[in-house]
Amino acid sequence: MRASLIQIAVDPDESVNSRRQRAAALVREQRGADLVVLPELWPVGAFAYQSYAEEAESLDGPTYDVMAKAASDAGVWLHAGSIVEKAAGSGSAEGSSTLYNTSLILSPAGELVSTYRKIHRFGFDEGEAVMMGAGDELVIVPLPGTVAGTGAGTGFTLGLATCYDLRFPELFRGLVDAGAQAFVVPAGWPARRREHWTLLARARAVENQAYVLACGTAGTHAGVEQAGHSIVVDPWGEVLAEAGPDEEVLTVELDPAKVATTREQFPALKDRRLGLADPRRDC
Ligand SMILES: O=C(O)CCC(=O)C(=O)O
Repeated sequence: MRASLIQIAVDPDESVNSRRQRAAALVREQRGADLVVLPELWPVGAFAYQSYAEEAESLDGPTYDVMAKAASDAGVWLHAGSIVEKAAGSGSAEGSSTLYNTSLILSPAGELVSTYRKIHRFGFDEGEAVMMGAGDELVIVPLPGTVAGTGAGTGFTLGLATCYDLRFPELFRGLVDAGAQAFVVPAGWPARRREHWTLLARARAVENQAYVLACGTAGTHAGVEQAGHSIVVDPWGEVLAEAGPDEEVLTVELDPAKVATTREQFPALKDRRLGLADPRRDC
């Protein structure tokens, strides 16, 4: 199974619409891949808080529109990264829970098959943490060819998370319990904490014996230099591919059987002591 991660640059000198067109062209170039991934909030910029309200869109808004065509032209499953979602039927006041950081998953026919609202909002007392609502649903997406629970077959069950979520291992355990074999983590991770990004991506892979496909942005927006360094880690914790700091497309071959093999040969997940500390209780 081939996956391409598009580490697009998000800079203030490019308009949101122009970036959408450029991202679509990059998706179209990935024909032949099974799965293509874009990063977190790439249309507006994860740290461009002042533009969130203006660029907020509905699930069938301009980003979906452009990405649906690109996915169907390329014939790929597309994790289109995340958008600032303006939830239908709600008001637009800043500070209310009407905006969400929402990932869009599209089929090769361009249909929106799944969405994920980021559960852990970043920013402490500002930005996303106060301007957006928090998601409260774990989301998995079985790709075609997945054989549930076995790891056999030619596809994966994806578990979805976004950026800051990477710091919360209980979310990933919950996704594993729901059947995830590969985590897809779009991000807008800052360069100054790049070591955490790499370390946490590998940790989530090792502890859950799952692939991690973590796709960040390049560039600098709202004064925050982005880390880039998108990374793909296998279920044993080996780094299969890692990008540099600039715009880049990372393409890797993944073996769905490796999840099952790793879990069988080193069955640590079976040794959990859930009665003592059940990570599924709270995430
Ligand atoms: O946890 C971090 O260091 C970065 C998180 C972040 O930038 C985000 O979630 O947007």
